[in-house]
Amino acid sequence: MASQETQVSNASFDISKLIDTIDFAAKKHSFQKRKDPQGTRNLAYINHPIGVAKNLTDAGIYDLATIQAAILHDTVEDTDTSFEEIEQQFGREVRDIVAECTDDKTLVKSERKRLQIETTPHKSQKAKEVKLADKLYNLRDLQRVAPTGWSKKYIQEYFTWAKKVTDGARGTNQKLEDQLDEIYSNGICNQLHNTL
Ligand SMILES: Nc1nc2c(ncn2[C@@H]2O[C@H](COP(=O)(O)OP(=O)(O)O)[C@@H](OP(=O)(O)OP(=O)(O)O)[C@H]2O)c(=O)[nH]1
Repeated sequence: MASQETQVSNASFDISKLIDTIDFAAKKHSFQKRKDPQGTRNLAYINHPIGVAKNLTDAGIYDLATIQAAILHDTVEDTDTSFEEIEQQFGREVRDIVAECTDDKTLVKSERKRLQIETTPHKSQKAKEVKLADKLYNLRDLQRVAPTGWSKKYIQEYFTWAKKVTDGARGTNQKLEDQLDEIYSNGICNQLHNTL
């Protein structure tokens, strides 16, 4: 059994890594806003990755690399961050999970969407957890308010597509899947107010 001193030093190491990760992502996303009309009630974009990480811990997932990957999951897709930079700062495992959760923005949207459905079943357990937590956050955000310019038809399509993606990660985490199922079973009727 680890001594109390070792446990304290492991905890300090983990907390320090976590804070470094949040600090890194917050700086990278500092010029970005969400797509909703208020730019997420004037919160910074970093509230999205932090919210995804919170969905994981709320579901009982505390693995440090998974939490770090959740916090970093949009940095390469949406900012000037490279995979090399992530590996250098946070190690190979975190880089690999982030890579599994990153769309290739050089592809057209329809192809990116198709690939998410096709590739999700083949992702690692940790990447699937991040994907589920990310979609849960985005669907809950849609329940709150529609992003600027999203029509009812687009919201409906987003729900249908998100379900196909998360269906590919079934058997990953029951708590996350139950929360997603609750959203899917309620349908989109509650999400259609304030839309075009
Ligand atoms: N619901 C919601 N989503 C927002 C908001 N602001 C930004 N987004 C992002 O928009 C994405 C969906 O927008 P789309 O127009 O369908 O796709 P695109 O951004 O990839 O072009 C979501 O990512 P995703 O496609 O689900 O997944 P991923 O790209 O993060 O994997 C989500 O991260 C917001 O205010 N509300």
